Amino acid sequence: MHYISTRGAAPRAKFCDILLAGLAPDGGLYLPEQYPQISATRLGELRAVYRSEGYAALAFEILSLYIDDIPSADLRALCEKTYTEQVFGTREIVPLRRLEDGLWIEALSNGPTLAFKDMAMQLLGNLFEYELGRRGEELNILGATSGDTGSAAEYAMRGKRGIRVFMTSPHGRMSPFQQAQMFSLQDENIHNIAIEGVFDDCQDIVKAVSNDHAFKARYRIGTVNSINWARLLAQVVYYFAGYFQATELVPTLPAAQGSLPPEGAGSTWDGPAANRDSQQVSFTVPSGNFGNVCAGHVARQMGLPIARLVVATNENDVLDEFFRTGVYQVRGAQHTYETSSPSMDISKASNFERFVFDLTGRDGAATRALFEEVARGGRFDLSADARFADAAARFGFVSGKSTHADRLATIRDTWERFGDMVDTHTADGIKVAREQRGDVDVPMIVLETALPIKFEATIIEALGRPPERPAGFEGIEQLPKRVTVLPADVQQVKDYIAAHCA
Ligand SMILES: N[C@@H](CCOP(=O)(O)O)C(=O)O
Repeated sequence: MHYISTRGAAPRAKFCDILLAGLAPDGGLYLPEQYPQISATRLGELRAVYRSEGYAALAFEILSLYIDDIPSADLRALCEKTYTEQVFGTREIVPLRRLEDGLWIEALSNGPTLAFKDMAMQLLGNLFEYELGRRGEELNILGATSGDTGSAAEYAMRGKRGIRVFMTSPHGRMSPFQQAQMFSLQDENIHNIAIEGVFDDCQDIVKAVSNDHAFKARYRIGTVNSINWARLLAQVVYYFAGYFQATELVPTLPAAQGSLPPEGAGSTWDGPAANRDSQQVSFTVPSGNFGNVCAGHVARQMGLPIARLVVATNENDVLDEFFRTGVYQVRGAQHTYETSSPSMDISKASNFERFVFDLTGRDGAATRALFEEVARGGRFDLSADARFADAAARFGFVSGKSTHADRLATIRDTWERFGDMVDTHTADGIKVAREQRGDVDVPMIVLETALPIKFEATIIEALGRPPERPAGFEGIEQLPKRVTVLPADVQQVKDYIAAHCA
């Protein structure tokens, strides 16, 4: 398997190279040359693997389709080391729970930092350690977080030989719990940099540093954000696990409608292969940087019978605006709102570029032109472009938005009616899932973002009581903090990295 860049101007590369490289050298994001196709028969086999051997074995099967430069036995061992009941709390690793008829929540937040980011980050930590050990190299990870990626990355990289983490975050904009999870770490290889700006400033800095090829090579810069393909790949696995659980718990589901290849299309048809004679499920994904839902897009392209991929945003609704209107209009810092679902306070979703690449028929030049337009004027408009209609019709995307008032109402309702306490982002997902369910016979799975304790103040505002605090997190907000505040300035971040790599 080779990987290509969304901007079409980078040499093809193998998995382990792009794992360490992060961003492609032409400024684009890596994607596999083709999405491996899962037939209905193979889907049945994968179901049996998950049922009888568990999540780690399923992860190995999916990852093997994309990784051919790690020996199979080693890859299997890495999956087994990562996805254990001890780390993720249950045998299923991502158990599904029923909220109401046809509406399910997939639990993804039982890892070490209580957010779905652990699902991929724990694997990434092990992959980095393995590959760096094999090469005898070191890596300095530069990341950007709006709340959950940072702690997940830092916990995953703690104590890993040859790895330093430089994590930028928007100064004062994460919840107190999120800040404490990161800033209380005293490990020498962990560096927290609070940037005077919004998340988009942090992500711009990461991209600017990565695009300085001399600096990147000299300081061996890598990334753990979802611009790194390995993050997305690890996330693809839980779409399959969610699908298997939902279709087992609901035995009679309608077969996919209207998704067979057009007559005569033969092998050139590039729609999902296993949509033949299969049960369908939809997913709603609380979305900020578009990485999580982009993993769902990849799963769907592989043939997982997904009817709808519902993008749920908060008040920072750039993505919702695009899927409703075809206009992609990024916002400046002044119009990037600080909300009670802070991990989604993002106005420039970097992974959106991966979807646009597929939407343009994998045309690197067209993708580059569109994102150059964004860099110049802050927007592009596909409303009159026939390809925009494909976003829903061919790729299954629809969207919706949730506000602070919606969030409070959903948290309250979910607690009062079902005794289920959800975090603010998952509440956004539930609200939008109900609006965008489509065919009620198709189960809708909402992907859980985090545990409610990470957003205690909003839970108290909604319910008048605090959420449960998992063991090990007592009083973390009071621990001493280790963080450096810097302006949103690329050079100052580079200087900081250089000084701490000596
Ligand atoms: N929501 C994220 C922002 C970074 O997203 P990523 O998926 O690209 O790592 C966060 O919580 O930090």
